[in-house]
Amino acid sequence: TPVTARDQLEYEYIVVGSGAGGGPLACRLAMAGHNTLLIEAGNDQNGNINISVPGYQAVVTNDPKLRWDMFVNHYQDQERAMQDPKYTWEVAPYQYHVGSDPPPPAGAKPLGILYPRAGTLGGCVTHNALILITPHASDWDNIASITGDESWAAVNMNQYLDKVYEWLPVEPTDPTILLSDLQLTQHLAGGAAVMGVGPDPLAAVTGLTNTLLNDPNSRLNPARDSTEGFFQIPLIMESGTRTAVRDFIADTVQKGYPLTIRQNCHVTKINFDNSTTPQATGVNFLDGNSLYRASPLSGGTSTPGSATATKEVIISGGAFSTIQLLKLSGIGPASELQQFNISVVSNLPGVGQNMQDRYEIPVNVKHNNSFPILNGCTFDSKPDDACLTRWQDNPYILAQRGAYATNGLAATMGVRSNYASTTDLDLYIFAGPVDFTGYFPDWNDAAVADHQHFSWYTLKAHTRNQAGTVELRSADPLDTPVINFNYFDTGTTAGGADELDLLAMVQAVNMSREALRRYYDYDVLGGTAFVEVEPGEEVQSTEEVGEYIKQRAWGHHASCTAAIGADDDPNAVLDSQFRVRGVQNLRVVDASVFPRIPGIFIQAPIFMISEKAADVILNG
Ligand SMILES: Cc1cc2nc3c(=O)[nH]c(=O)nc-3n(C[C@H](O)[C@H](O)[C@H](O)COP(=O)(O)OP(=O)(O)OC[C@H]3O[C@@H](n4cnc5c(N)ncnc54)[C@H](O)[C@@H]3O)c2cc1C
Repeated sequence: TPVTARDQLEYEYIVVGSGAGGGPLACRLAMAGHNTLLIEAGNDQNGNINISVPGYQAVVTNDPKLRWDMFVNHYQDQERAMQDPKYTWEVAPYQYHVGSDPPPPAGAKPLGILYPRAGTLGGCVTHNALILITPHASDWDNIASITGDESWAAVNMNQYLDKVYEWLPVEPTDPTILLSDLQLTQHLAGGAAVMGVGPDPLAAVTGLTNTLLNDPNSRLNPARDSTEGFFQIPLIMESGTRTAVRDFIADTVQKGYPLTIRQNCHVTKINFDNSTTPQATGVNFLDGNSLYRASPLSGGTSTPGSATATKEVIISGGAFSTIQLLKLSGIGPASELQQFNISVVSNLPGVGQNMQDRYEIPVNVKHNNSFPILNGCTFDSKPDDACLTRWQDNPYILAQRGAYATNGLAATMGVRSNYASTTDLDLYIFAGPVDFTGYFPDWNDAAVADHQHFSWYTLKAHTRNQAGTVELRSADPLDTPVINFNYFDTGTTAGGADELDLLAMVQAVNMSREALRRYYDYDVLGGTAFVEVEPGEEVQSTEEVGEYIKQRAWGHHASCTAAIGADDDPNAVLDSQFRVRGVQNLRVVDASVFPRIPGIFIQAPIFMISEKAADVILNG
């Protein structure tokens, strides 16, 4: 376990936030011999079974010891927002009411849509769905072309993926675990059939075994970014146990590198020497457990303190918290800062603008019978959880660890929609035996309340909406910010952007339904019949499906709120070396830095920019 040092308050580098962006960077700085302080608002959950078991990927997002409940608006018009059955009200502190049927009790406070985040060592990587999909070359080439900095070209960025793989184990779910369940196999065969690789019904299990070894991250295929197919889902785990940024940090400390972890420490302000160009000199913080009000454990006492950095301060609090901290420290749109009596250090109108996310939507069905793969799984680590016992009793043989040695998502269609703006794939359509309709309080329990549901759910990549914002709610650093995504027609609409994204999603829903139809081509496997629950058979026309998507879509890859941009772009927050414009010795390294949301899943690109930032800081 990383040690907690409380006595030494001067370091060369201070990194705020230990997630996908901050964690690897802090390790690299320390491994290069620099005295580095990594400050984390949450704490290390080493030993908490929820962070280790891939099958608990939903359970862990609800664990009060690490969860931050952020609530966001998909639409600012609250009446429209409340049409989403996931809309949530607060009835008492951290007690929620979900949906308007039945209506919320009188006096309940409207909150919006839950956006799970983690305040813990390793950040959201410690509680996420473990999926690692590497970005597209166009993501990097675009940054090179915007900034003129060729070090961002995809050919150069490849080396940072190599660096990530030095510490990050990645493996797919063992196909034998999935294919032991013939009802699940039957669904996977249906999905494979849609992608033109459906197995022979009489040899479906062997046919699918090969298909499920198809790696979407393969670096052997030069046309990988545009190659459609039916793929396995690579997960950040080793022999069926989640292994990620937290472990890299712990290893770095254990090996004796000069990395100090200050956990249970919430940074409240970046300090500057203003004698010439403002220069970041360190941070103020509050020591205390779960101080941020997004944590259901908040409300405890705190002790103020500060630390200085002789070289640099690096902010890696994530797409929401980094913005809050920059603004509280005087970096952001002057007009907004003045409203809260915050002295302006650098007037940067782009801070908290340009927010982007994916759109996601399911087609859910309910079967007559349960999925055998989930027999005995209670998803609560109670003593009667037979699936946990199996996972614990077989630490070394992946195939024998059973349902919990997977995140529950079995395979994906990789598709380039008819509405894609480039040749890259822009749809992943996943499958799993869960009832997943997006995030709301206790969504983890609802997802597995019975074992009869199955979802094909879509993730739309390369979305065009850039209209999201993160704004201060107050000048209190422990308050959460106001987060508006401005979905679809309330966001970026130029050139029909919203319609194109929506039509791609409608195509995905149609493909999901096609996969469900093709399930019955494989009746020989004996899976039971099902009925569609969401969107429901009555929702058929493009308009009806589009309405369903606009009402219920969600995302979980918030990004791009402190974007890298060209020197002459007034909305650029960072230069191409992650430096905050208008000040010195301050960088941002996390999901905020991208000008456009990268790839299909976001953690791989964040790991890569973390490695790049380390290289830039250490080697210029
Ligand atoms: C439920 C869920 C599932 C996901 N699944 C996947 C997936 O399968 N694949 C994928 O690619 N992506 C996934 N993601 C997204 C991915 O995990 C995040 O986008 C990524 O971790 C963001 O990295 P980050 O460094 O920007 O921020 P984070 O990982 O959120 O790290 C920020 C850290 O900073 C700390 N912090 C913030 N403010 C302060 C402060 N003021 N003082 C001190 N510390 C502070 C926080 O406690 C946190 O630990 C998922 C996200 C969620 C919520």
